[in-house]
Amino acid sequence: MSDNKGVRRVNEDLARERANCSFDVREITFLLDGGENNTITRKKIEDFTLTDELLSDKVPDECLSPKEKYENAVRKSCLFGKLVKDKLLEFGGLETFGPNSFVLRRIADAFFKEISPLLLHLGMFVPTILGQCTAEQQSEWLPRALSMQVIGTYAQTELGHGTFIRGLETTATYDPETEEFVLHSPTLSSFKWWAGGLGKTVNHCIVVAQLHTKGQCHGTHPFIVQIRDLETHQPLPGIKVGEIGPKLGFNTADNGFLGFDKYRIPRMNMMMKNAQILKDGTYVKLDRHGKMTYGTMVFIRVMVVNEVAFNLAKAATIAVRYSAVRRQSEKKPGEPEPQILDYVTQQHKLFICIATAHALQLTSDWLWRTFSGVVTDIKHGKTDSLPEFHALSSCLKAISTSDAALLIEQCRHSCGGHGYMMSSNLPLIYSFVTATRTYEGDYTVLLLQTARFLIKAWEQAEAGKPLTPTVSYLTKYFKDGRVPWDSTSEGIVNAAYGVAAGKISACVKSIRNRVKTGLSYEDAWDLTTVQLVAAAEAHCRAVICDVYRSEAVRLTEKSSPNVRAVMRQLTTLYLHYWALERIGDLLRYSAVSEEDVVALQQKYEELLALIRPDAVGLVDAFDIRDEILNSTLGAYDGRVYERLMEEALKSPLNAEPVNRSFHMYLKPLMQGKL
Ligand SMILES: CCCCCCCCCC/C=C\CCCCC/C=C/C(=O)SCCNC(=O)CCNC(=O)[C@H](O)C(C)(C)COP(=O)(O)OP(=O)(O)OC[C@H]1O[C@@H](n2cnc3c(N)ncnc32)[C@H](O)[C@@H]1OP(=O)(O)O
Ligand SMILES: Cc1cc2nc3c(=O)[nH]c(=O)nc-3n(C[C@H](O)[C@H](O)[C@H](O)COP(=O)(O)OP(=O)(O)OC[C@H]3O[C@@H](n4cnc5c(N)ncnc54)[C@H](O)[C@@H]3O)c2cc1C
Repeated sequence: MSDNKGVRRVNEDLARERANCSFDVREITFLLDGGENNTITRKKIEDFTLTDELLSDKVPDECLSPKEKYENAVRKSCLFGKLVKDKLLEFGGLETFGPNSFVLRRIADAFFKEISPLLLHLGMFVPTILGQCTAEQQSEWLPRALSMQVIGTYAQTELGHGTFIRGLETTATYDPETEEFVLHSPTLSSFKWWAGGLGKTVNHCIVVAQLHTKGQCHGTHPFIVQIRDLETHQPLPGIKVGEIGPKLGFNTADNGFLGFDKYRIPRMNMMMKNAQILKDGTYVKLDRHGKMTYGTMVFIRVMVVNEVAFNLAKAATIAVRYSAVRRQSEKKPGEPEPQILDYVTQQHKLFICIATAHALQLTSDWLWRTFSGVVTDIKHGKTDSLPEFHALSSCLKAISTSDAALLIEQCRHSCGGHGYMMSSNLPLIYSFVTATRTYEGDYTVLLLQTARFLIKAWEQAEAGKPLTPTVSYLTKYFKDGRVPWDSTSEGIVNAAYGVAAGKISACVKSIRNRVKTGLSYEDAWDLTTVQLVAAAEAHCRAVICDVYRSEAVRLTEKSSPNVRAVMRQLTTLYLHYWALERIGDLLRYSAVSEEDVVALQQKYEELLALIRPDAVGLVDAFDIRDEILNSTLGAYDGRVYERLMEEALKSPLNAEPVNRSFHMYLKPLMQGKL
């Protein structure tokens, strides 16, 4: 399915793999895209966006200096931004920030090997305007933001605080005399730090600050703040802004710092959907739930699950195609060198990546639908579903990002030395995804948010009160005792819920025992956090296993038998993989026996063998174009060695036969003249 412009010879091994694939690749592509029509739309958008003229880079990005890299990223962002502005909105208007934003995001990878300096503009500035502004404010800011007249970012984190939002120090003090807010950074640690695009690119940003009025602090609220002149781009008086320096990844995102010296903004620049300041300084709270200003973070956590699923699909595509092309060692003396994909250990490294990409993609689609329901509820003034959704999106964000980062690194390992080349694109995919584990809520911190909800749910179950859907299993597993073992897929999912319930129960006991010794609840909680994180992880794994299994069954109801078979093999592989990974938990909380464990392992190895002939077809079905994959190892035609050499020759060090350092340093050293 991938586009192979200028039809070139396809590597023979890859061609054979494709010929032997048991199913129609397009059928799985349609499933993953959510239907044939979505695939057609996506391909149309990709066809008119991904033109050579827009994408060509004479020198590989990684060979540029930091400044040149940034400038190139801005150039491409403007081309990309213009495309979005002029054409792509035709494909769905504001809906572009719903499902179609995934297509936009996918295409963006062809423009930026790293990150667009405008990512935060589309990814957080615009969504925060949509989520936090009144209708009147939206009509002022949205058209300007969508037409890129104002370019913005989201500046919440400070040098001193990221996780603990209530600890932010930037102040916004209302002055009724002038009807303005005075923004101030009272300490070094109060400087905003990290916002993408802030360093050099944006002229506006959303600033989260402690709101003070009439001598009282009302906690953190978002404000829209102009920081640079629209004509000269100079920082405005009272603003200190700059870039934070090189990072593990995200190096074209010009993450920035920002400080305010009694900087004034109009009253109406407070985003007033959830709270208002009247002209006389009276504070009016409209948010009955209390955490509605955290809405953008929840939205991004939902988006991130899809984001990492896609990035894992990219890494799996690269590693599986490469493993079909690469031949190494010998299985039996004198035999030809096998494709490395024929090593069972290689299959063990890679097939779980394909299955996890499916699991996360289907879970992300389900999460998006659940989120849409919550948003509709909120529009009708109902916030009851928010605590459960916060708990769900927090743990799914934590586990999906962590799993994806580990598995992407595994894909890199599976490509040996060549996986270490920047031109393989695996290092950049990893550096991007590993950041997702931290930003928008650190892994541990978010799992502890879920744990809070789980402990409360347990207490509700104890009290015989009804439970919300994602924790309703607690009623079933409430009583002590081991969960019966059954090695069917449904049985493994039930056992996963049983493990989660067992772990939550153990946490409740630990906390209560500690409280009985005289500790405060907070101290007892703190001492139990290692178990609480493990319990939240177990809960989340059970949810992913459940959703993946049931969604895969639902989606393939009308599929051809071969597609249904391979999809079932993948879900079963995923469930067996996690049962084996968490075998200690199963031995503790379920009735699994030693013979069952042997059977699980045997079945897992059988599944590797069954999936092997379809592995290339399965990654082809992700249908990720070469321009988006950006990889010497993973291109559709499998011309791995040719591409590695072509890219090597582009290195600036190869532009001249002898580098001047020879005459300056090496020769004097060789001649004892240094
Ligand atoms: C170019 C192409 C464009 C294509 C289009 C766009 C595509 C977009 C794709 C996007 C993908 C990637 C891009 C992303 C780039 C992002 C870069 C990064 C940005 C950032 O990182 S922004 C900063 C994010 N910061 C955080 O996430 C901080 C984490 N901390 C917190 O969330 C909170 O402080 C906390 C939850 C840890 C604690 O909060 P606190 O106020 O102290 O509360 P508690 O006392 O702990 O709890 C009180 C009760 O409130 C409940 N609660 C907390 N949060 C929420 C919430 N969000 N919703 C509902 N309820 C919440 C909590 O559970 C407690 O309840 P309880 O008392 O237990 O009942
Ligand atoms: C690439 C990147 C881009 C970013 N972009 C933006 C942006 O555009 N805008 C923005 O506002 N921010 C941005 N951030 C900041 C990001 O949101 C924060 O870094 C993140 O929320 C984590 O907060 P922190 O850095 O304060 O970590 P800390 O909270 O200091 O975490 C350090 C360690 O302490 C632990 N810890 C902290 N609190 C607790 C607790 N209560 N219980 C147990 N353990 C705890 C954590 O688990 C972690 O191990 C970005 C970050 C990165 C890496």
